[in-house]
Amino acid sequence: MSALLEVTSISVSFDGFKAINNLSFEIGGQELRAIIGPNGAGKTTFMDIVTGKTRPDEGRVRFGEPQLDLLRLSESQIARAGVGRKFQRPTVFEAQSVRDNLTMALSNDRLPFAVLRYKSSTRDGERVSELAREIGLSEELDRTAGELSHGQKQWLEIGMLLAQDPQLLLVDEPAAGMTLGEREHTTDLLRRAAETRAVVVVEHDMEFVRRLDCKVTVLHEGSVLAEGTLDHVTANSEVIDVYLGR
Ligand SMILES: Nc1ncnc2c1ncn2[C@@H]1O[C@H](COP(=O)(O)OP(=O)(O)OP(=O)(O)O)[C@@H](O)[C@H]1O
Repeated sequence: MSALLEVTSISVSFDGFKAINNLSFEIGGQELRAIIGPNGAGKTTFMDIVTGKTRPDEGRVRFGEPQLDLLRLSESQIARAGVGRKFQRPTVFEAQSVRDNLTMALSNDRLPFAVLRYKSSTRDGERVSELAREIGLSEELDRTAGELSHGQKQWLEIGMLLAQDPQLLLVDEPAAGMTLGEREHTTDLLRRAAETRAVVVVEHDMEFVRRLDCKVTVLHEGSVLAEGTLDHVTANSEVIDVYLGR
């Protein structure tokens, strides 16, 4: 089976410094993958390239079936093609209810004005209830998003991304600032989301990565240093040297 995302030999330099160095990476259609690596390893830059925020100097980024050349698409075209990205800090509409946030996210166009003009239907109502169940916020639908805990806001934002039904979801440090219980819930949520799509999680918290129980890619100096189960990569002496042993 061909990969959903195929990144081949990409490099990018900032002022002569190679943040991504001949990086190749593949992810399958229904796969959960964790990306770990020390500060400055290139994790954010990798996500910036996949989402079209940063253009590589060299290499190819192919996505979907039939394959799209993501390097020819703008950020919004890439989002519409099925790549969702969750940034570290939640960006929900704080003054709106959880229900309204999810309903607005069902609009295909997330540009602010399109979102405000969006009119919901009964089918949307069912989908919103389903999404709320998926993210564990069924009881909170009528609360304003601003009242939610940090963890609940993160789940709401994941729900808003799932509303768009992306084929690939990129998630940046979801566990940061969460309680243990919230982390466990987040692990379940991401694992479930990856049953029907690809989910790539960038995370520093090793306990969280362990709970994800998925293939791990270790980045270092803009390239893949090791790949495999968490036990496999954490037993690798190079990984210990550059990352875990510090
Ligand atoms: N726009 C930019 N201009 C200049 N340098 C940049 C830019 N973006 C990233 N870099 C540099 O590229 C390197 C890789 O950065 P990146 O943010 O991708 O690493 P990271 O693995 O996400 O790190 P962290 O775990 O700290 O978030 C770093 O040395 C960073 O300073």
